[in-house]
Amino acid sequence: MFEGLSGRLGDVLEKLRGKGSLSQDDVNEAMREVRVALLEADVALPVVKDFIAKVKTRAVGQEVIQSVTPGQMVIKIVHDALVEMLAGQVGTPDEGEADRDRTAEILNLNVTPPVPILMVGLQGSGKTTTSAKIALRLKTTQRKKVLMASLDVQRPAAQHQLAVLGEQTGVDTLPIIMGQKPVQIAKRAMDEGRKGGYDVVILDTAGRLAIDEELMVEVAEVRKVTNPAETLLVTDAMIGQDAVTVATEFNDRVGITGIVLTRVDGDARGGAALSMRAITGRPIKLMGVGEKMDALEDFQAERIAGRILGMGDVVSLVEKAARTIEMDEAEKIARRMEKGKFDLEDMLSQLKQVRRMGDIKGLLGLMPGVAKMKKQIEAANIDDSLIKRQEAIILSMTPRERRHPEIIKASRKKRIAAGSGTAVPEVNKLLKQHQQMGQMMKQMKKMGGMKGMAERMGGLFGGGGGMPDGLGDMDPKMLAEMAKKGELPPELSKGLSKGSGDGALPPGLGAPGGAPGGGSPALPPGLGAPGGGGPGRSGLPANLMTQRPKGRKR
Ligand SMILES: Nc1nc2c(ncn2[C@@H]2O[C@H](COP(=O)(O)OP(=O)(O)OP(=O)(O)O)[C@@H](O)[C@H]2O)c(=O)[nH]1
Repeated sequence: MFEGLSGRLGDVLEKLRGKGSLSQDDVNEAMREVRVALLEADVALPVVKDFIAKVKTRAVGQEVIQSVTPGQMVIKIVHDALVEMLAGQVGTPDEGEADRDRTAEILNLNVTPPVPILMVGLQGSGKTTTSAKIALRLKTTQRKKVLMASLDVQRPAAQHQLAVLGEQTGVDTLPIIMGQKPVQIAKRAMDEGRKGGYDVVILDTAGRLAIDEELMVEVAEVRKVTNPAETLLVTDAMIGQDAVTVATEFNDRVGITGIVLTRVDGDARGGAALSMRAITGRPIKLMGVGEKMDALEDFQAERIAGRILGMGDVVSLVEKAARTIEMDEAEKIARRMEKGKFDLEDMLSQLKQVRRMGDIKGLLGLMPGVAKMKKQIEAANIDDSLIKRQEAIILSMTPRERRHPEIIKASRKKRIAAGSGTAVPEVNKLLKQHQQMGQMMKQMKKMGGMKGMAERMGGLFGGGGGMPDGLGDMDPKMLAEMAKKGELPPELSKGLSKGSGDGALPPGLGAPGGAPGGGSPALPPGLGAPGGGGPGRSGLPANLMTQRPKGRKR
């Protein structure tokens, strides 16, 4: 098995603990390990060299965020640079948009129909399957009328294969006329596309086991006569070091507009993606994640970056980094709380944290080995649209209103509702929640304040403010057991085991599950405690939970 980057960097960077910023020497040493990790993941050497040089400049002098170790800091820098490089112009979905259909942004369909899409690549890379997957997606999400044509005259079975996939997906395929050359088929497909009123024509070309002259000439010719809006290079994620030659040849000889990475469901480390992206400068647009027709996803740079660095690293990293931010935020609010303050600005900042959790949810969903935690996070029912509405309500208030909610009377409520596109009852509900939160905060203060708690939580989570490895796998029952045995800090156990629901967690640090019989701790709005089954007073999220856990009464 490959060793993850964090494992590699552990020893190297351990000695840097306590340092304020990363020096040239620290970075050089760390980058030697990064280099090996990238090479092991099959990233091509020239790409590795460029990447390292870029990251080195970025890392030297970087301040090491408090409560993150230098090792984590380096991984974060490397990870961010990898994601940036992999994502390129296609980018990643905006905050809270993980589920939005981005087909129209990913594929250029802005030419006079029928829009030609040319699929190229080596034999067996997944061209035919991907053609059908794309056709199905265009049909279902974009309501496009699609025609597929196989230009593979090398293997008669290939044309038949596409026809079968067409039937399966309900997408038309060009009737097969034996003896025609690829260019003739391509022209016929475009004619048929025009006559038949098709929006898109997908041209699936023949592949060879290795690149050869004949293949390149043939594909280049097809490209010339059809002038495709997209020429997609389909490559297997397992291609390894050949990625560079394949991508270079197809890009130089034919010209590609994007890359589709297939078999991402396999266990390849995915270094090929980085090589191809770097060498061609073309974006990786889509990825195949299985043999089924719907197993096609938008390219997710984070997922591939995670694999390149070694599975699991990024999960803990992102988690730790996010928690660090949340800790800082929580401490800031805690300081205000200590002065008896919790206004709507604070609530807004909590809502933002909850939305960040939503993003983490999406990211975690992609990582193997965190299945349990994924379930817990899913069970938390983070309802993005409701949180967004609540944010909109607060954002429609004047700064004075946010600081002094008590001045918000009827006419102001009407204005706020109109400004946020909501209704007065919703504004009322939010104000009530804010009040309840304030009360809960006061209770927490009695328990030693959030700052103290945040520190204790930091201790619990491995001293650095992050979750210790493995805690993500811990299920709510286990946490409850620990609470019973007194293995949790007193405040936390109290929140987990008592029925009163005293609220034990600082805002933004909602534990994934409350114990059976326990009340809902002070989770931020929108984050219900999925495991909590008891009659304890639910904090606030009642109206935000999209589904109530079984057996829980309103
Ligand atoms: N697991 C997995 N299998 C895939 C994926 N994409 C394609 N396949 C499988 O890979 C095999 C080859 O795919 P094809 O689509 O026939 O490949 P091709 O590039 O068209 O091959 P030629 O027509 O011979 O050039 C098929 O068994 C597909 O089901 C993927 O994303 N994941």
